[in-house]
Amino acid sequence: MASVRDNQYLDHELHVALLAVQRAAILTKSVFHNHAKGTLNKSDASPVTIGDFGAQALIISALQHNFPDDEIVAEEEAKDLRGEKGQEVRETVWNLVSQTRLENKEYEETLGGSVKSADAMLDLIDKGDSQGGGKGRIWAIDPIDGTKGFLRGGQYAVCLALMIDGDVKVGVLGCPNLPISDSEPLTEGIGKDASDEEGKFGVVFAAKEGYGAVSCPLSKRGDLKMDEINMKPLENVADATFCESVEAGHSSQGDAAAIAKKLGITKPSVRMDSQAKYGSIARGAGDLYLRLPVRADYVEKIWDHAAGELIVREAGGMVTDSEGNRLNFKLGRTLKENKGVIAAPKNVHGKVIEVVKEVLGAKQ
Ligand SMILES: Nc1ncnc2c1ncn2[C@@H]1O[C@H](COP(=O)(O)O)[C@@H](O)[C@H]1OP(=O)(O)O
Ligand SMILES: [Mg+2]
Ligand SMILES: [Mg+2]
Ligand SMILES: [Mg+2]
Repeated sequence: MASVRDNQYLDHELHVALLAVQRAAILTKSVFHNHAKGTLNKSDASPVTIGDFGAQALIISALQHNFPDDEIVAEEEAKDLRGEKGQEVRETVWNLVSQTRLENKEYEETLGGSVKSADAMLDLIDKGDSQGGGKGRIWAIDPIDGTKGFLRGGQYAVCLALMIDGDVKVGVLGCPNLPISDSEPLTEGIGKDASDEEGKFGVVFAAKEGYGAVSCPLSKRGDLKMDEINMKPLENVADATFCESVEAGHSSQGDAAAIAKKLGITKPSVRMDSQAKYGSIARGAGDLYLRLPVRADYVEKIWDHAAGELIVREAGGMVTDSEGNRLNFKLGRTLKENKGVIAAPKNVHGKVIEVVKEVLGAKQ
């Protein structure tokens, strides 16, 4: 199979995305270790931190420099950082954004270098307000996915995907708290080799449609030493390890347990925040990702799935909603046609969906 590294189609996009995610992950890691997180509550009561704002500003700055005509759908907005009320948080975020760079100067130049001013930073954050849809080039950004995990010291991911006419073509996930090595077992918390070592920390996963998936250690320089990753072969679904959200409010853990039992799965679930779940199964550290609706009225956001979905598919897996339909990224900022997410190796995906339908159907 052609690999992500030996084809020029969308290579610049993939390269910029990998560097932009690494730079943003340096910022989030520094917030994680050195700062009060500056947590605010959004109108839907979910948290946002200085790390979310800073990472979004840096990623959009890199995209605007390289692809000024592309649209961007990003999770956060700058409203709470503007005016007198926002001054304190704005200054903290600006400090972080103006100081964070890749150690490799050439890579930093590829990203367009520093943001010019605090005001420019706010405008960059607000450039992520595209309504999305099925036409043209649109980037989806979740600057910190799993903010609750980030605050708890668990897993989180810096997520970036490029969609063209509503199809995900490039996906990158930076997971600063996952083990660097693809052969480490599935982990809920910080991996034992995830700490700084020669400027390395955690892992970045990437995929380009049709060319496979790769992983590479995150590094302060932005180096890109990539290895191909693949889902682990799974002959018997009963032998699977499955992962699910830590937050019971995000995915029904009771339904997942009932589904696992019916599939004959005896290993306990691994609970992990964020799209680190997609990356982990894509590199064979686990087998299944079950995300089962808790509330009928919750609609998943495209930035919570675009990168991970492509990475799992390119590593040989299948990703659908709980009814077995592909995720539809063409409908705007949300996945309004899909409920839940089921990711599994291709050969067992049909069996898993059968059981998901039985268990969810029996509740109605
Ligand atoms: N009720 C919900 N059901 C499913 N996902 C949710 C719900 N509320 C928030 N989320 C989103 O789940 C994602 C984290 O998933 P996980 O628990 O698997 O790490 C976050 O992006 C979070 O969005 P938000 O960014 O608004 O907090
Ligand atoms: Mg998210
Ligand atoms: Mg987020
Ligand atoms: Mg959020």
